[in-house]
Amino acid sequence: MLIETKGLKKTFKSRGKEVEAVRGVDLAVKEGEVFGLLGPNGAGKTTTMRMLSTLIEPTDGVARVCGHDLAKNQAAVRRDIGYVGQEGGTWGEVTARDELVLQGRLYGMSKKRAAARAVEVLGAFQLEEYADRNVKTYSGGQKRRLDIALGIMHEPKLLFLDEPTTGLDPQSRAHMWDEVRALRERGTAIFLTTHYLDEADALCDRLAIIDHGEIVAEGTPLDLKKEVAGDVVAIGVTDGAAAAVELLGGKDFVREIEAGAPDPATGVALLRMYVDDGAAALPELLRSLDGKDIAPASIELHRPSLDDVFLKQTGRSLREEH
Ligand SMILES: Nc1ncnc2c1ncn2[C@@H]1O[C@H](COP(=O)(O)OP(=O)(O)OP(=O)(O)O)[C@@H](O)[C@H]1O
Repeated sequence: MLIETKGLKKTFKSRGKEVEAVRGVDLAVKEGEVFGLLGPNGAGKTTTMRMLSTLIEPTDGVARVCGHDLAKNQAAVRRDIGYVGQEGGTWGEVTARDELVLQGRLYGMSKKRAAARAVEVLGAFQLEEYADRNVKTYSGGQKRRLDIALGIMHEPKLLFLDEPTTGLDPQSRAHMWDEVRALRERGTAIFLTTHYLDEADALCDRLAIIDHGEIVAEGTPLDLKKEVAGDVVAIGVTDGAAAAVELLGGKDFVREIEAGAPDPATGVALLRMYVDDGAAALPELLRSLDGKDIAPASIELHRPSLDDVFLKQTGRSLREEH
């Protein structure tokens, strides 16, 4: 295992109040995998990552990172990991090549080795063209690529990426996903945080969903979605939500049904249900509603997504929060 944590906790004291940012997290990340921590703003993703990368000390709990005890051997952990924060570095009057060489030198490389390694990573991140240009002239996507290039300059076994694509345009975002996949191909394990459902789904071999400082689900994206099982049907109604829940919940092919609160703007309440076979269930659900004069305002049928997993575990939608 590259990362193993048991009961990892962080409580911040701010203005006399205690904030339990991370409340006892158990995680296991294997060699060579892309592991994601998915959760809404303020869930505790960054705090978890900062503890694992030695930037802040846990309040409680134990962890091993790249085989080293996090509390006892921080220097060894730092040597084996790369860390790319949300904001990236400072961007002054310096070229990408110089930044990279400096980073290499900080990790103890000779001048020659650092220069050679800089050429490698500039190539890997398609930055050769801009290598000798001032980084303050870079686009957002180019800067983000340089951030990551800096993070892997010393060939870490494990790279921490905090929200790697937040603020990027769709094209740069797609490039970043390719970059992450390419790093994994070369054997670097990646621990990333994201609040994007599609990113977690597309990039991660395994992921943990975190909410209010606690892990609420963990597994491969496929396994997590299988837990929700069946298809998801969401029918919006303006009147008769309670009667509809009783009526539809009584069907033997409806596994679970719940009614959301009515939308204040439209008055539409969403009835969400999990059914074995959505295409077969939908006509019968609509016939039953019609029989009671309940007219749907909207109808949606889909395969379970990571958002359904989050919704099932927390009662809230991750999508609604952004
Ligand atoms: N230094 C600090 N002092 C006090 N509270 C903090 C501190 N750092 C984080 N917190 C609080 O801890 C909680 C978790 O924050 P954290 O940054 O880990 O969340 P996150 O999941 O990374 O969210 P985001 O996606 O917004 O970065 C939040 O309530 C935050 O306000």
